[in-house]
Amino acid sequence: MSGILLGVNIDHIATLRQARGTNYPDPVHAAAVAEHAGADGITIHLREDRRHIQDRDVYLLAKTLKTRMNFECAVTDEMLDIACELKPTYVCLVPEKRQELTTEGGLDVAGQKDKIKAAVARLAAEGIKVSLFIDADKTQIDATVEVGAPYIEIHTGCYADATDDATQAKELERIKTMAAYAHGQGLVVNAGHGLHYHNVKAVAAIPELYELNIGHAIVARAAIDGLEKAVRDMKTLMLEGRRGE
Ligand SMILES: CC(=O)[C@@H](O)[C@H](O)COP(=O)(O)O
Ligand SMILES: NCC(=O)COP(=O)(O)O
Repeated sequence: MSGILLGVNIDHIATLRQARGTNYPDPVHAAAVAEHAGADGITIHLREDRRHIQDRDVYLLAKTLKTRMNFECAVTDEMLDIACELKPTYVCLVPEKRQELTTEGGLDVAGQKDKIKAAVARLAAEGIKVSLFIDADKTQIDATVEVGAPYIEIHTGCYADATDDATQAKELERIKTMAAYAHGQGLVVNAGHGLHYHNVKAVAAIPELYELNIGHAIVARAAIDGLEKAVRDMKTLMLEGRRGE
């Protein structure tokens, strides 16, 4: 059984910085610590409202990362221009609503195929691997295949936010079923959103998953235990989950 990779999302290092308008903590420094601790990649979400990650962070990280960048952004001309200038290894297209606290749902690929297809083609022409952040939904998976994106990231928020065991079990089963279906369609399947130290193992155990992108829980744990330990502990749990331990 193959291993599972960890993409560390450092958005909320930047949230802490933006809270006071200081120049610390620096996401560039945090990324280096996370990579040293075993992160397989670094994920950043440059939101249109710049509530956390700033353009400066993105351009510096593009020069300093030792692993690879997964650049999350909305499907807008501004963001696609930045992505095509930076040429990160991955771009993950995500939905954005100004008023949302965090990403609330997956990208509606099926409802805007022509727009997404054009964005995928533009990014792919720059040699960028394109991922679509979607719900665990067959219609969205089929639309992803149609528009030519080679990767998906399954939105695990419904699983992570479940308030009772039965709902959590139902959502996990849905992720398992859709991960297997998407893999069968030839897609590389990642997952993320809301994963933490007490819910990650069951998701990491899903054999078709290639990478988990995890941020908020790691940064929260880092406030108590330090970032290096927070990353190492998350990676350990993921590998235990993948081994069925
Ligand atoms: C798409 C996703 O679930 C996250 O990667 C995203 O970055 C969440 O948005 P915030 O980081 O602003 O909470
Ligand atoms: N795409 C999910 C991600 O990068 C991290 O989401 P979260 O762990 O901060 O909820």
